[in-house]
Amino acid sequence: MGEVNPCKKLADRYLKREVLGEGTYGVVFKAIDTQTGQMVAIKKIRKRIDEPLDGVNFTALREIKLLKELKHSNIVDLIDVFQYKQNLHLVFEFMETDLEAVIRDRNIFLSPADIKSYFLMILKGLAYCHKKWVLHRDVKPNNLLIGQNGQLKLADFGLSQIFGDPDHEFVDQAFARWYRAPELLFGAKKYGSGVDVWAAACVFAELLLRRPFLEGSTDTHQTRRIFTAFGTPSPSQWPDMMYLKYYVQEKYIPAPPLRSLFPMASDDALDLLSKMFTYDPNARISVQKALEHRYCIALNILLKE
Ligand SMILES: Nc1ncnc2c1ncn2[C@@H]1O[C@H](COP(=O)(O)OP(=O)(O)OP(=O)(O)O)[C@@H](O)[C@H]1O
Repeated sequence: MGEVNPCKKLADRYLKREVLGEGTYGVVFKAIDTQTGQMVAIKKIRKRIDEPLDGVNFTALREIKLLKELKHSNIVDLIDVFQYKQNLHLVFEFMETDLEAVIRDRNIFLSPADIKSYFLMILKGLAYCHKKWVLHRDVKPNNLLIGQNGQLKLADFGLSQIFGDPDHEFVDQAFARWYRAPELLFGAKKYGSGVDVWAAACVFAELLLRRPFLEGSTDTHQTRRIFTAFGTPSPSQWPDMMYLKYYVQEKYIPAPPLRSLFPMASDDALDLLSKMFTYDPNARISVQKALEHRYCIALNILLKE
């Protein structure tokens, strides 16, 4: 092909700075976009063992192109994608911090209005992508990045779908266990946007409690933590659960009142939490409906003014 290699040129465009960290998919470093002067975060995607050494994973590239189309004020912008020295690089807008750091920092006071505002931004980002049939599948506080102006944006949208399919070696890390929906713990192969709703509810709970809500140390322990919080699901609550691969009938544990787990939450917050923490994914509230819930509407109106 007689074209100039676009990858080299793209790589020349960014001036690499320090490494920011390493995640599920590979190393992330800070860089400056010399064309715009903007700071960016570049994620160098680790090669999978089943990929050709010299080739591009065309399926991944095609799907990443779709991710580039996702433009929303609550989604971290995927600015550019390029291949350099046989590695795929994703260029994202640079974000200052993440929600995990905010929740952990005891010097930061989170008012009920702050919690609602963060939670609304999570729901709005998710709603936008769910409308386009893209699942996040890895919602957790350190994937919720925060910009200089306090704007929360979801990072890594769709990446686990592209790089972490069920047969993939990294799948265990692709879903942080504490945020994993019960259908995933039971081994559901077919699942939908409900997995993001469950994870968003875990983050909501974490914002309210200022500590992780359901901390399981193994998948079995995770399931027990869920049952202890919400009671063992009955077949009438979730008719399809017994058909799932890893479903095991557990000793019956009654559900404690939700209020006892979240003593400081408002009635509206509790009601929304209970709808998001519904066992049966088909009965679980959707992100769009959650946005229309009483808890969310009050601030929505304020924001419009
Ligand atoms: N857009 C960004 N702006 C600034 N820092 C970022 C950005 N994206 C990722 N980082 C930082 O890079 C590091 C690695 O991020 P990455 O998303 O790969 O993994 P992680 O979130 O730490 O873990 P996991 O892959 O399990 O989600 C983290 O410290 C993260 O905060």
